[in-house]
Amino acid sequence: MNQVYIGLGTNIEPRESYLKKAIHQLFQHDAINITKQSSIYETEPVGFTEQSHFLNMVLEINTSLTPLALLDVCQGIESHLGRERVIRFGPRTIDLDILLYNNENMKTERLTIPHPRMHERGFVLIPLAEIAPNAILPPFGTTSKELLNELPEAEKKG
Ligand SMILES: Nc1nc2nc(S)n(CCO)c2c(=O)[nH]1
Repeated sequence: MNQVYIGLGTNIEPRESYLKKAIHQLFQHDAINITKQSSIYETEPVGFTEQSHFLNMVLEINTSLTPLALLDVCQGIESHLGRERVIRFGPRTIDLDILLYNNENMKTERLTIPHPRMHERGFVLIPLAEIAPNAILPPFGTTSKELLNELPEAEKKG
């Protein structure tokens, strides 16, 4: 089995409902076992700031799926819940980002693990440090808790 952390985000109403539906679809998958859920955090948009606030959280799962097979499942859930990629970094009904997959590094056209921007995102590190404070981010060799402590205060708002 593989231990994986998935970041969830949504900023189109009904936000909580989209999170619950995404979690339920992961829960129903035979090859996925959800082992931890973070709290849900209301966060200010980062990057493209002219959009609504997000709800963000992180899940810990165990899965027999390969990284790309898990990506297919995540993208299938996004499509099922109406994710439209109109504006890059724009509003979305639901986002499922694979953050960490064991302690592996991977870079393909479709998928980079660890997620390339997770180390600079309070909206990822805060929920991740809540459920896995000692999770190591391979390229840095440091824990989620350490990286969160190193974030600028402005990024720590989530
Ligand atoms: N707070 C916050 N800002 C964001 N900007 C982008 S893009 N996203 C989508 C990340 O995949 C987010 C997000 O999930 N939360």
